Amino acid sequence: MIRFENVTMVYDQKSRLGSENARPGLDDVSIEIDRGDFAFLVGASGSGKSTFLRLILREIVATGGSVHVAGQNVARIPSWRVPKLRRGIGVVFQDFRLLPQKNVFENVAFAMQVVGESRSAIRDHVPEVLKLVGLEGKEKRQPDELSGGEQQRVAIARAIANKPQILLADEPTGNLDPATSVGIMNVLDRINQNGTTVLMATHDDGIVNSMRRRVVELSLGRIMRDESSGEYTSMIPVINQDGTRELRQADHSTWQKPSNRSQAFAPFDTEDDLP
Ligand SMILES: Nc1ncnc2c1ncn2[C@@H]1O[C@H](COP(=O)(O)OP(=O)(O)OP(=O)(O)O)[C@@H](O)[C@H]1O
Repeated sequence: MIRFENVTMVYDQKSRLGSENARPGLDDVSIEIDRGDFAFLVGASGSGKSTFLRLILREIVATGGSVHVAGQNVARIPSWRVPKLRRGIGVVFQDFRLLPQKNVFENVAFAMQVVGESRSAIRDHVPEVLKLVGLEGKEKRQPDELSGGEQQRVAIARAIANKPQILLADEPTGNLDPATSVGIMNVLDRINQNGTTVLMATHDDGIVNSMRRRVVELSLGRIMRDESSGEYTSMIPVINQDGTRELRQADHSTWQKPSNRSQAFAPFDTEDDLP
């Protein structure tokens, strides 16, 4: 469904080699996310998560390699057909981005209106989508009459109103408390079970660890880890003395202090911090 082949994204190609801006946002990334997958994209701030999502939406075009979405090389899609690509991809953000003057029903209906759906299709489908996200009975509320979790449910309903094959979620629980976040994850899980491929960028370790889904970890624009049923941090990145990097299982019962040939750089700073 989503395939990256040796994808590199250098934002400022003119900046001189070695300068901060010359570091690619993504660096030679190859990965495939299958139809129906649910995958978390994790990594420190600046590791490339948003760059990854923006490439899928063709908000930016890779400076190297190729990005394929539903079998299409997105760089080859003519600009007049990019809206069609995006119609097949729902997007949810941390800050909800609802239309404040429109009520819950209208916010979701609007997504269908802009792609030319008929009034009757909207009248039939919007209540179904609101039911799926758990917002029955709240159709007439304005966004400022909803809790944060409810606003995010509206945003999810809007994102899936046109039945996209892919749902991208960029820190969807970032503004929500843990209990509310669990409700949002249940909604995303339900959507995934209905066949939608879900890719979610997050810093929320509690959520990642409780879901036990695929975890793709980025560091400095590279894939450091790809586990089919992972945790937020089950591996410790280690730099060997010769400069090579490797990941070691963070099994605290068997974890050994790094040998004198290598040195752990995260998450433990000193020997005193070792488990
Ligand atoms: N528009 C841009 N122009 C120049 N550099 C950019 C731009 N967007 C991102 N970058 C750089 O690309 C790298 C990856 O950034 P990106 O926003 O993808 O990281 P992220 O993992 O999403 O971070 P966060 O968790 O803070 O959202 C960073 O070094 C960032 O400074």
